Amino acid sequence: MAAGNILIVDDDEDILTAGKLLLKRHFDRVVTCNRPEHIPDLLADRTFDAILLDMNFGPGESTGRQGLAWLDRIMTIDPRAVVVLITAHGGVDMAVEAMKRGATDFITKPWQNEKVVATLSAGVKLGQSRSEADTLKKANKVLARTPEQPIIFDNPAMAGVMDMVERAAPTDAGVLLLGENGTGKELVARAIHARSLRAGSVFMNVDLGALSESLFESELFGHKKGAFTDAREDRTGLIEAASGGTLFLDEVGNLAPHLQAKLLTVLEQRQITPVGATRAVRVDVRVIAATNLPRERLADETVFRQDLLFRLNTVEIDLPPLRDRAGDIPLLSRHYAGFFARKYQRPAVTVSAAALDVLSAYAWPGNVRELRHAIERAVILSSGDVLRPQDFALSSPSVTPKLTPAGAPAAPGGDMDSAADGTGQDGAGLPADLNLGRLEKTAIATALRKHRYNISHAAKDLGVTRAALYRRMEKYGL
Ligand SMILES: Nc1ncnc2c1ncn2[C@@H]1O[C@H](COP(=O)(O)OP(=O)(O)OP(=O)(O)O)[C@@H](O)[C@H]1O
Repeated sequence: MAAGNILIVDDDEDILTAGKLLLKRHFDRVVTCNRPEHIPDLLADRTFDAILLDMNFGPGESTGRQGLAWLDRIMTIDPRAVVVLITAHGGVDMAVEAMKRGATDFITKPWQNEKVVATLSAGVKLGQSRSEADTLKKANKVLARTPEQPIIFDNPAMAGVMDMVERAAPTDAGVLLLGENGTGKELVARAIHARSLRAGSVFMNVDLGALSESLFESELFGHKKGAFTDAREDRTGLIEAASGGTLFLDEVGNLAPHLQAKLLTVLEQRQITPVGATRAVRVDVRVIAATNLPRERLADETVFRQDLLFRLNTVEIDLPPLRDRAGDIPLLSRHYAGFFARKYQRPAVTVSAAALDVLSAYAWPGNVRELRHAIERAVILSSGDVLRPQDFALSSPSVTPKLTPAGAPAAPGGDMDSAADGTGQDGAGLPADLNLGRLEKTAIATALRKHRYNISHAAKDLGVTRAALYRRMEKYGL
């Protein structure tokens, strides 16, 4: 029996009964409908692999016009639909017209059983390949085509990390990446994908920390048109779009407990049901998850479901914070000085030994991301071809920035113009500089330092999503 979901639409009950008896022996599921007005509802409920549609409805009708009109309606609802028309009055002209309007094939009554089965089998295959192509197209749209970035390291713990990456990559095992913000978890996840058997397929990055609870299901599982007020068309979910490739679940530790349960069900059953759909869709994804939660917090059942943890962490890789691998700082600094010099079309830029000492002594609460930003800023602002200590405005990361009485943060690290009295405030305790752009930059820089570059916490404090914070950090070069 072939996998396939067939709909037969005809007002002749005898045809429906005969068709159902015949096709049931060949396909998974056969649904019959004697009133074409029900077609839109049936299509809203489920997807059919092929539709067998009569051309004439009602006594005495033989023009075929009704069939063509219903064909148009079906193609508007689902342009991928496979429609095979049936008519007792089939002429070549009608067949040509129907094919022009999107019909896949044409059979005449009285039909020959073998011909109906063969035509529908070919139709089902066509429908399935159209649907795969569509999933792929959607997946490719969300796929950010970024070339692989080098992972710079010298530290033995990082060498251990890379060894695990090489070993785990070619297997389909779930990988859990642990580490503070900015330690390189996403970079490592991409490296695993690039070395895996799925390298030619999509790497889908899903930031669970940026997904609101209300969007969780529709974003991850997709939805059918009409499932809720804003669902104006069918939408493929991120998990389905990742099928065949790697699904990177970032900030998995931030998921609320009931959403953890939903994620677990998907990972166990390897299928998702889009919101408003009646049929589950099988998905084939390799899951790599990441979190900045420390191991002890993850082991706490009240914070994270242990059954979900065991699904995710077949291989667990711990990325050390940059302060524990200070030996990597000179390498990373030189790498990024060269990278940004090229990006900003500057002659070769080197980092002086004194600057490397200062950079190596700093604690880098935002880890490699913060170091990368510091180098970028220094390359942009310095005029010479050697970066010196004064090109880096590093404050002690243990100092929590003071807030002004008005709630506006004081300028951090000397990278902002401050008012003449050095406090950044006027006599009335109000910030002297009211430029909105600069205030926003200052607030973001302050929040990042206050939360030691924990993006989720800083975003929460600032009242914006993680994605919005990343955009602004990019904008202000923070
Ligand atoms: N070893 C490394 N070599 C080169 N660049 C690195 C390295 N580690 C991290 N980076 C760079 O640092 C930045 C932050 O890395 P990444 O986004 O992978 O961190 P993360 O741990 O996923 O952060 P978050 O938890 O905030 O999502 C990126 O620009 C990345 O390219």
